[in-house]
Amino acid sequence: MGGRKRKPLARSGVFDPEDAKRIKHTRIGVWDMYEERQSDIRIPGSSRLETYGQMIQGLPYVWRMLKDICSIRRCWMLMSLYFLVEVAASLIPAVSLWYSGQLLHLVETAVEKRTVDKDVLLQVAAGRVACTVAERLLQYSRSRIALPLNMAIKQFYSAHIFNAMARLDVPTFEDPAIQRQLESAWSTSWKSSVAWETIEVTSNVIMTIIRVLSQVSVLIGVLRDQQDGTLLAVLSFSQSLFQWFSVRRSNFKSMVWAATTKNDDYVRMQGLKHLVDNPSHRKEVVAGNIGEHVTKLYREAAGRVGDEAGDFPEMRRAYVVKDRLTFMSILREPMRELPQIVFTLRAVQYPASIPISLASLTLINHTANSFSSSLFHLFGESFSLAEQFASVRKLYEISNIPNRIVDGETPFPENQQGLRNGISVEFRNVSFQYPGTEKYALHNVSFKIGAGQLCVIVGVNGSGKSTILKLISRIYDPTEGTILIDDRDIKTFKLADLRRAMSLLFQDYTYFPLSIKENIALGNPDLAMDEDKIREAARLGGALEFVDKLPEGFDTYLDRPVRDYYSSLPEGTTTLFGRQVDYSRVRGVGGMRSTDASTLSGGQMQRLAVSRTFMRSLISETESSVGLLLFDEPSAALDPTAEHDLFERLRALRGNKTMIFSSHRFGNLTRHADLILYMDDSEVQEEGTHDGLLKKGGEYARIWGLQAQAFL
Ligand SMILES: Nc1ncnc2c1ncn2[C@@H]1O[C@H](COP(=O)(O)OP(=O)(O)OP(=O)(O)O)[C@@H](O)[C@H]1O
Repeated sequence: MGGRKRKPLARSGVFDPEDAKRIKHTRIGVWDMYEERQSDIRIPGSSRLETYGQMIQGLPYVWRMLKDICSIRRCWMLMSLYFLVEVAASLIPAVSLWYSGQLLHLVETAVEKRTVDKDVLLQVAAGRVACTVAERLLQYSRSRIALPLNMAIKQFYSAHIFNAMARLDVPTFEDPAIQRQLESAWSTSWKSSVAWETIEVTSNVIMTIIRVLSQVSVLIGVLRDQQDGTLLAVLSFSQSLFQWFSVRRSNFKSMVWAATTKNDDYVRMQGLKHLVDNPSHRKEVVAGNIGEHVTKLYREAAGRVGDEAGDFPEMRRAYVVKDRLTFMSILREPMRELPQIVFTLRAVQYPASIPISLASLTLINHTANSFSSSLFHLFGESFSLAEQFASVRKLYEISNIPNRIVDGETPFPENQQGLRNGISVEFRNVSFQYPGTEKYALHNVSFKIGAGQLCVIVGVNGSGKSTILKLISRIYDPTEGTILIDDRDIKTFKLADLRRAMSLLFQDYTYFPLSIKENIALGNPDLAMDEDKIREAARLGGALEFVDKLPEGFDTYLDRPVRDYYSSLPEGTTTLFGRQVDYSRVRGVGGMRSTDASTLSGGQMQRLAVSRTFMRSLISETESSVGLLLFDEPSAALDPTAEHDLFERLRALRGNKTMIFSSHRFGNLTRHADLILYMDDSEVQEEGTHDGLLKKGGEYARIWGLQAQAFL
């Protein structure tokens, strides 16, 4: 069948494998497959209705897409050319059919008059040849136009999707439904372009209709006066309809399915395979001397599973092939022969008409074949068309996804100078649950940090320290209660202003897949081009020394996002294009990495993250537009000297700005703190200064005692 592979149409509702009425269960090897039964629960024609519904819903978006594409000058010209070529190409079969009709006419005259008009014969022959040449030329032009058009459209939409994704906040981005929506718009468009595919499919449908209509009208014209013409036409077309019907039935089975395996041995076998083929486990495998033991485990598991241990796609393919023999498919081939059989019987009846009927039969068969393939095409494409239209809708809808964190209207701060004296932060009865969880990460928390104060939040793992910092920066909003910034509800301020005025170093900081220079520079996009500032930030963060020692220095990519490709390199090749060849990806075409993130130590990575923070806020007190500095365990991976130096530099550069640390360690920092919040079980259990809390003799004092003792 022509056309593209069908993608499932997204439907509402839920898929419940336990629902035996709607779901069919099949065992395939070690797998349990659950398929949605289609025929018995569907109103006849409903899927078609759904398809048309989807198409109509998508139409305004497709129109917008066409307008967007045509607004790119180059695309407009290429598109017009593309459609011209397509229309010309779809008319060729009809023209060639017309020539065949002329040929038939010649034969007819020849039979009657026993002479052939040579000029007409030559003309017809030349016409037929011209048709095939034109077909080839048009095919070539189509591919030449399609490539640049596709690339231009893809480029345009990749920027559109990029922007749609870049603007989303954390709770929105983490929502599984949004993830799914993004993925369906993003993944397909990354590989090929939704917009381009839509143009292709739409034009395919239009062209198929033009092709069928033009061919049928030529055929009617040619066969109008032929004896048996109608009978042969009906037979040929009905067999192609039959074919279409039988294949359609077997091909379009349920697209809604899920599969799982409950075979523990099979699962263990896969785990063991990863254990031995993944380089990251090798150290442990060797040091633990477990090679022989895991081989034994693997053999035992494999023995129990037997030959059924195929992965799902492989087993399913085998299953689908087994299932293909249907009654319709057996009848399909004999049906093909039907016109010939009828024709032979007619020839026996009327021997005088043989040459004419023979020619008409060929003509009709030819058209019927092309008609039947067009029909297949049209059917497949009309489904694709609905899917494509739905994809275009999704493509545009992602730029309208509302963010969960609602923007405020008041500019912040009222005066830029005020920022230098810090920002005050107050929590009033704040409770918070992470989306989709029942447990409170913070429960009824209240405290006030004055402008310019240094606050340290301490407490055990999971007590809610990081969550406080995330709420202050409005990564999330509280479930209950209010947060005040400079005595006003945080929600009233413009988000962009608020985030510009704060700097947050996360505990689980990540590396952008960009160069070290950009990793630091993105701390402050306004200074991104200032190399001196970047070096200074790296120095303050304690990263300058080791970055300078890297072969590519600040231009080093920690994890190069684009791989180089190679194939069958001679064994002695260890470096290529100045980079190490990564033989861990030996299958097929391989990739190469440059300095990998894993070649830096945890402490070095943390120094880079701290450098980004310095870039953002602490390069110089006067230039900074930040009034609140939030640090979540900034020194967890640093050695004691580095930690000491870091805190010294932070304290020296912060001036009067408010600074909030979350930390496990009681020491350097807590002693200087204006306010210590001791957290336990999602609540602030104790608050005060170091001396005050020691005097109180509560949990803080007890843990301080424990840590101090360790050094005695
Ligand atoms: N993204 C999340 N989704 C769901 N629950 C979360 C998420 N992040 C944290 N939690 C939960 O919220 C609670 C508080 O976590 P939080 O990270 O604030 O603790 P913490 O005091 O900073 O811990 P640590 O000292 O280990 O960094 C924990 O129970 C944690 O499991």
